[in-house]
Amino acid sequence: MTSQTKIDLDRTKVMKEFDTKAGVKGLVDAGILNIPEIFVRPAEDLATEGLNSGRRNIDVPIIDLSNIGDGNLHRSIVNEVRIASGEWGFFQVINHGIPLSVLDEMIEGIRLFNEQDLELKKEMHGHEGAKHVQFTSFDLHNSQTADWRDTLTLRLAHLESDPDPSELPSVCRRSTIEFIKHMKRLAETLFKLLSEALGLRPDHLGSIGCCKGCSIVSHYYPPCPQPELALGIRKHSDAGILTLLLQNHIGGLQVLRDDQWFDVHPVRGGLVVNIGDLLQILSNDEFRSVKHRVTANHVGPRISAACFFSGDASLLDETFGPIKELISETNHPRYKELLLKEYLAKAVSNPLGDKPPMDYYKL
Ligand SMILES: O=C(O)CCC(=O)C(=O)O
Ligand SMILES: [Fe+2]
Repeated sequence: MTSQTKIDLDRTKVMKEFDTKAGVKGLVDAGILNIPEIFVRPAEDLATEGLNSGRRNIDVPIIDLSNIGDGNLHRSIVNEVRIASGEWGFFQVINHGIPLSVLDEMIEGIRLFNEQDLELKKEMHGHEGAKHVQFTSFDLHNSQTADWRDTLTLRLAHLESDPDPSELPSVCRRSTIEFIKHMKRLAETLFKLLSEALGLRPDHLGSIGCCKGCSIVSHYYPPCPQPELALGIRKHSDAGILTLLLQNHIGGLQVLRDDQWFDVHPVRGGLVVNIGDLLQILSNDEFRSVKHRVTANHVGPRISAACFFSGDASLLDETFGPIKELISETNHPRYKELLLKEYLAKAVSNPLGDKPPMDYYKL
């Protein structure tokens, strides 16, 4: 037996032992004091020395949307969106019009799902397949090191049909349906602002399908007994067009800027917005899709719900590339055209991988 085969076999054994379908939360409930080896990240993944060092006076921008549509104030919001999207790839929005109760109930629904009776939770557990709803300890079987979290995925985009509401876990069904409705509406507003920030007609991004389809990925990051050894979610960029993210009061989300990690401090009632790789491509690098991660934490649970916009089934055979109106003699296209179907297949086959699918299309 080669040593590589042995490592693979050992790993399979470790996975089987761990994978009781009780998730990372199951480990915490069992009272472990040392995290299993599969969660221990290589030292270079964990480096935090750069965290906000020397740059404490700058923060991920917070944009107040209350004055949208109001002349000069509107123009100043568009300008803030342009700067945040170009420099950070991340911003938070406040006064977006979504009732606090909708956000609180979404968080509470995720908590209830994860903290419900294990037997009920197990019914949702699965690693593969085209099911709309999946509950996993993320990427446990494909990647070298596992992340310290449990994830409930609602695949709502790119499928022939929407899931029947009865497929959603009953404890979070109503809150999730309500949340999705509001996220779609907010996305329409944001895509208008982002279009204007690119100097395009407000409906431009909407007209090419950016608001269509979204998948909801809910994360539950249990408290970790050795947070300095693990990550809640490894460093990655989001492959889609735009991500809207709701987070509870436990921090941990960090974004990379100039090789330093910056905390995205939770803001009560705020929502995090981040540019995905596809929007970086569409904007021909005017907007940046930025690497981010979530640290593990002694306290918890951290709960978040990410809403990924990446087009829907009707767009799978469409080509995407840098928007023609942005291309000029002095601004050449930096990406080849891509077929959405092929691009997404690359993203799905290597989620959170080191080589994002956009790299295949760089000119
Ligand atoms: O939980 C978070 O704050 C971030 C989640 C995230 O980055 C993702 O799902 O892509
Ligand atoms: Fe992400």
